[in-house]
Amino acid sequence: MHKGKAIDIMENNIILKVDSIKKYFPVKTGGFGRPHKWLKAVDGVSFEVSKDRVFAIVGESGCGKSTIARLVLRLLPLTDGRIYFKGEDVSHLSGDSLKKFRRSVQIVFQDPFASLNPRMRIIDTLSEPFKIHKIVPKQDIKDRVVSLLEKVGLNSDALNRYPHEFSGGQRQRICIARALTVSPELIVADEPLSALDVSIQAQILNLLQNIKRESAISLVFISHDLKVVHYLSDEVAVMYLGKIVEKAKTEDLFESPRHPYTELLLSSAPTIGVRHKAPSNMHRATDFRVSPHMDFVDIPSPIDIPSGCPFHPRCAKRFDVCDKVIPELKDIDSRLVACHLY
Ligand SMILES: Nc1ncnc2c1ncn2[C@@H]1O[C@H](COP(=O)(O)OP(=O)(O)OP(=O)(O)O)[C@@H](O)[C@H]1O
Repeated sequence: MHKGKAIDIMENNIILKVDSIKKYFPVKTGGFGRPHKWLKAVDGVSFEVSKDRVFAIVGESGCGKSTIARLVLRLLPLTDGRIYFKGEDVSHLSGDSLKKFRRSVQIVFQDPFASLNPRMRIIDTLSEPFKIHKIVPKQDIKDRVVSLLEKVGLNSDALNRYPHEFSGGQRQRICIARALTVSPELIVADEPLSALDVSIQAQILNLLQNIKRESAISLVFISHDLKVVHYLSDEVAVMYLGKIVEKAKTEDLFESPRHPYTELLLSSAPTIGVRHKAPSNMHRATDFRVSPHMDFVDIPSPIDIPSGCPFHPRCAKRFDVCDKVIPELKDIDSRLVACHLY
């Protein structure tokens, strides 16, 4: 670990710093002796998450959002780059240090059913982290589990039941309770609403908001639902084909998007709701999702990324340089934008 760097990070109240991370997956291209191609799922992404803040990552399907979540959690090895948590380089932790890191950073996945063991009662699922990390005396575990259930809007009736006995929203509450068992400082929520009925999404969103407020937890919130991002986050990174193309404070991004891709995303979500108030029309949330297939041009493959600016084949504002030179992420009006227009 670079000591000087660690001190900088702590002084700025930054809990997570992701520095130029890359994840390339090998793709078999044919018979013996043929070279591999690489699928560049994440290609040089950097961002910082401040303490007690919500950092959102938004973009169309396949742009690399979930891969970033898995890299941050150290569930996947990095191809390149560094990840710092509270100033410590956690990119290559193993053994006890990795175990300690995994107590501080938790993940909530998209599909609450797939992430709960169907054969374990809720009390066993929620007791397990206490036992693994030995954070609570054995005799106190049940009380702690009940208080966690209450925190997420359930109660002791849930203790002896199995995941299939709950609705999707209740299961996601249980997953959130499980993430909270170890009192994490950071939660990575990877599309936590998208498997839920739209009528339930606002409830889970409010729950996340309350937990964040009460427990001073930082959140990396991954979503393709712009309305939710607008409501919940403090800062947003817009991703396209493995790269951040714009990063800004949420209000700035929604008020005056700079990158043509951000404009396109926002124009496909024309009536963004008012902030600081739970969206009352969450049942219409699907109206605001980024369509995985915007209808004019297909998203290029991350195996064959277009030359120059990866967005140029879809960009209404492209000009001669755009298919030749990769734009760098530059500081424009207190936000970062990767576009030759600036
Ligand atoms: N283990 C893997 N092996 C090979 N390719 C992968 C692997 N995991 C992800 N990918 C590819 O990496 C790219 C980014 O995937 P990722 O799941 O991170 O995108 P995403 O933005 O989260 O999309 P979605 O919202 O659909 O989950 C995709 O092209 C995906 O097919």
